[in-house]
Amino acid sequence: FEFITGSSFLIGAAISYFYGSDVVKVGQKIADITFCYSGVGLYECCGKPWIKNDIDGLIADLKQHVFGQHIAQQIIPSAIAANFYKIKPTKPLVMSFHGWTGIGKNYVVSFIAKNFFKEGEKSKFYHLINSRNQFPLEKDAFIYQEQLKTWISSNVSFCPYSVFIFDEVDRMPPGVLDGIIPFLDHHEIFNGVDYRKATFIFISNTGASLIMERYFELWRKYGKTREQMTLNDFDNIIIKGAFNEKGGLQASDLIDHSLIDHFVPFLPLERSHVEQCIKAELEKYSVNYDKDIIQEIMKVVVFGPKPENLFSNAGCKRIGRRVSAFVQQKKLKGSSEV
Ligand SMILES: Nc1ncnc2c1ncn2[C@@H]1O[C@H](COP(=O)(O)OP(=O)(O)OP(=O)(O)O)[C@@H](O)[C@H]1O
Repeated sequence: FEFITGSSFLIGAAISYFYGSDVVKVGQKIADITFCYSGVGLYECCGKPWIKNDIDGLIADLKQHVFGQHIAQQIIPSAIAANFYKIKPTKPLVMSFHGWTGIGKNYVVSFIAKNFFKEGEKSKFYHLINSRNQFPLEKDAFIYQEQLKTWISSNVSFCPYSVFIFDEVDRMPPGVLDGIIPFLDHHEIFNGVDYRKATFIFISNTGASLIMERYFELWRKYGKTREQMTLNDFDNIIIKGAFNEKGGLQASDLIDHSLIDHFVPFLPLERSHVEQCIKAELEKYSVNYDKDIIQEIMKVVVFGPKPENLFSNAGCKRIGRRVSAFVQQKKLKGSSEV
């Protein structure tokens, strides 16, 4: 691991004012450096043990907690491990997560943060950007582009292992991401900063309908089961969708220049997966449950498209709230079942 150097910290401190929440006071940074080098380990530093990249932990978490996403479970840990352990990666890791709402894209990211950083999502090297809020106006795309460049370069110079998550990229004005293309490309060092150990993840609903159409095609035409579907089955259609559908990746040079290493399809969730989500939520409350309780909660979950009604329209998104309401209701009634 490399530790923060004085010069990179100063550059970072000087220009990292763009995103208020990420501003770390200069005094704090000096303390960080002092304690990092002294090995006291009280403050988060860009090195061990703060950056842990626990790949086994990530694999175990995805297996235990994320239902119905076997493609994501296979590709994500290996992509992260490959970039992290390669002594000289040629470029930063860039992944793009695609799929319908409520099916685990952000959930998976939370496990990446948990296993990559000791501080998890609270790490100061972990940056979750909501594209809709951060880049609201199409007319300001060029300004955002410049601000994003400055901000990313200061953060990576501060910690080469920085992780950037761009949620709701489909709500970002097209062109904003083109400003960071040089950082994502094959450069050893660009303007004095080495981006090769950084990770960039773009999340969007782009391509969701195409993923579902392809799912039906693979199932009906080629007789594939869900588990037999692979990354290659979806690769081209997602790239096409991402390039053509409205949003930050639309007509983007990021795609044109093949800078996205993995387009990860998240598959729509079926009944059995929603049931697993319900069980997992009920277990959090340590309540006894049986089939009838699960079916009662399932009644409010809407499935589509017609005629098969195979997939949950909102995945597992509102299951947490539904289970909590159900448990409260049962408690109020003083039911002995719960
Ligand atoms: N595949 C899954 N396995 C287990 N739980 C899931 C899964 N998908 C979603 N959930 C549950 O639903 C919640 C919402 O999911 P998540 O935030 O990952 O949705 P998303 O795919 O990012 O959707 P959106 O595109 O709307 O942001 C999660 O916090 C988790 O509790």
